[in-house]
Amino acid sequence: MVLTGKTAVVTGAAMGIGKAITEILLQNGAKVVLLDVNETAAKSLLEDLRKQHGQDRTLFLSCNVESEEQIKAAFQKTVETFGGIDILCNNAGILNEGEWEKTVSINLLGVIRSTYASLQHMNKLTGGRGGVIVNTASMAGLGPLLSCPVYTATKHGVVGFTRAMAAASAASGYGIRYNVICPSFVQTELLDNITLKLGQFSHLEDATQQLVEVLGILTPSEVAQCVFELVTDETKNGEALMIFPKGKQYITFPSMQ
Ligand SMILES: NC(=O)C1=CN([C@@H]2O[C@H](COP(=O)(O)OP(=O)(O)OC[C@H]3O[C@@H](n4cnc5c(N)ncnc54)[C@H](O)[C@@H]3O)[C@@H](O)[C@H]2O)C=CC1
Ligand SMILES: CCCCC/C=C\C=C\C(=O)C/C=C\C/C=C\CCCC(=O)O
Repeated sequence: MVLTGKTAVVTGAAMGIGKAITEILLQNGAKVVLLDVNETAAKSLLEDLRKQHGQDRTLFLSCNVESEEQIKAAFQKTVETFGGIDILCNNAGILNEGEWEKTVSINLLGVIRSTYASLQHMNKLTGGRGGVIVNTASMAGLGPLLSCPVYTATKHGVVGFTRAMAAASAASGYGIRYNVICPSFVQTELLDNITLKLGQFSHLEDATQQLVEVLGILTPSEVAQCVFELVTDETKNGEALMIFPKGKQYITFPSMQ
C-alpha cells in the first residue's frame, strides 16, 4: 500500500509509540488524525508536526477510547475532514494492575470499540474503501508477564481479537487487513513509576527488571518501523509480529485444522 493520499487514525498518538507511528505515517505521505486524552501533549505535538509536514495533513481530536460515543464522533469528523479512513492504529494503552478494570476497558475493550466503529467507514460492503488495522499488543500478548496478570490478559485478548477479525474480514469480503504488533519493553512513559502501577504485584518488580536486562529496551521508532511494514505490505493479514531489540519475528501459531 502506498501511503500518499491515504488517511490514518492513530489512538494514543500524543506520546511514546503512538507518536512514533504518527511520525512514520506522515513521513511516508499519509494524512494522520491523532486521537488522545492528553490534550496538552497532543496539541504541542500537532504544532511541531504542522511545521514539518504542512498545516493540512494532521488533525487532533480529543478522544477517550473508553467512550464509544467519542470514538464514533472522532471517526465521523475524520471522514468529514479527509474523506475516509484507510488505516487505523489501535495503540492507546495503559499499565495499571491496581485499576485493573480500567486497564481492561482501555487496552482490550478500547480496541474492540474502535475496531467495530471503524467498520462503518472502512468496510467495502458498507461503502468504505477497505484498508488496514494494526493493533498494539505486547510480547505479554504471547506469554505471561508475571508482574502484570491483567495487562497480560488484555494483550492476549488483543492478539486473539485481531486474528479472529482478520479471518472474519477475509471470509466476509470487508477488504480490511488486521495485524498486531507484540513489542518487548519500549522506552516510553509507560515504564515510569512502575512500582505504583504493579499494585499487589509490586514485589515482582525485580524479576521484571531482570527480564528488561535480558531482553533490552526498544525505541518507539523501531516499533513504528514494524507498524509501517504491516501497513504497507498487502500480503500481511492476521499476522502477529514480535519485536525485540535484536530483531523481529512473525509468530507461527498452532494450526486448528
Ligand atoms: N512501553 C512498553 O514497554 C510497551 C508498550 N506497549 C503498548 O504500546 C501502547 C502504547 O504505549 P506507550 O507508548 O508505551 O505508552 P505511553 O504512556 O507513552 O503512551 C500512551 C498514550 O496513550 C494515551 N492514552 C491513554 N489512555 C487513553 C485513552 N483512554 N484514550 C485515548 N488515549 C489514551 C496516553 O495519553 C498516551 O499518549 C500501549 O498499548 C502499550 O500497552 C507494548 C509493549 C511494550
Ligand atoms: C513472554 C514473556 C513476556 C515478556 C513481556 C515483555 C515485555 C512487555 C512489555 C510491556 O508490554 C509492558 C511494559 C512494562 C511491564 C512492566 C514493568 C517493567 C519494569 C521496568 C522497570 O522496572 O524498569
